[in-house]
Amino acid sequence: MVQSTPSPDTTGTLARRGLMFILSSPSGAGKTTIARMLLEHDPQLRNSVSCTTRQPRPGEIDGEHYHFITHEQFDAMVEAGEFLEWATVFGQSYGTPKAQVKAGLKDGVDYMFDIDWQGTQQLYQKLERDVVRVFLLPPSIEELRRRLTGRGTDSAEVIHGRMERARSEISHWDGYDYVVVNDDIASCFEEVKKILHAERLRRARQTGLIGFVRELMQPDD
Ligand SMILES: Nc1ncnc2c1ncn2[C@@H]1O[C@H](COP(=O)(O)OP(=O)(O)OP(=O)(O)O)[C@@H](O)[C@H]1O
Ligand SMILES: Nc1nc2c(ncn2[C@@H]2O[C@H](COP(=O)(O)O)[C@@H](O)[C@H]2O)c(=O)[nH]1
Repeated sequence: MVQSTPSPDTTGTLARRGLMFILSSPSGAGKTTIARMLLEHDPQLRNSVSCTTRQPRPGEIDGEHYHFITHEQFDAMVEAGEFLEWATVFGQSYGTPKAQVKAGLKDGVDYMFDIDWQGTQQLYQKLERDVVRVFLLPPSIEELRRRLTGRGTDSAEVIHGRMERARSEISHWDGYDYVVVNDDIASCFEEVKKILHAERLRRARQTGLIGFVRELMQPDD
């Protein structure tokens, strides 16, 4: 009998369940920059667009960078259980809508989350096996201040608040699987890409290979 050669789905798109790739850092360390680079580079990765009650920054587009909603709308969504996680950060509400992500994961879509440590803990408690937690550190506190100031999007008061909070955010670094120092942006991007690549190859995620592996293990006739 001629046996067909088993062939795995090497694209990895439908061969496994999607993963939830979380990037956190103190404000200004560069997670949004790295997240945007990854999304541009990797068509398999989709952005999880959060809802927030904060005002848009110049250049931010509703529905693309955030869903900008009112406090009343946010509270109604909390009440209706429409968030996978939500938290108050810098006096504003932020949350991850459930609907898009849950359906996508089943179809093998990988999602990028730019969220804080509180949201990370909530996602980990709910969906531990799908979550990959990456924490970015700034090369120094002075550089963090320079980046927040240089971004030119926040008032001196807001920057002061974010710097005040940076140390307590950094103290949550031990709740993450990977830690990368974002000194040189290109090197940081490379490191984060490698983490994503390796996580996609985790055996536990490769459910689509089960049939292929069984065939490989068949005894010779
Ligand atoms: N490695 C780097 N070297 C120099 N500048 C950087 C680097 N990474 C990011 N930046 C710059 O630092 C500023 C802050 O970056 P970004 O907005 O990505 O931070 P963030 O962690 O997402 O902050 P937030 O939590 O407030 O949204 C931006 O102006 C960005 O261009
Ligand atoms: N728990 C969540 N945190 C979120 C979410 N979306 C963003 N964030 C975090 O908020 C701060 C501030 O963000 P900014 O865009 O106003 O500078 C930052 O740490 C983000 O990671 C979310 O849906 N849930």
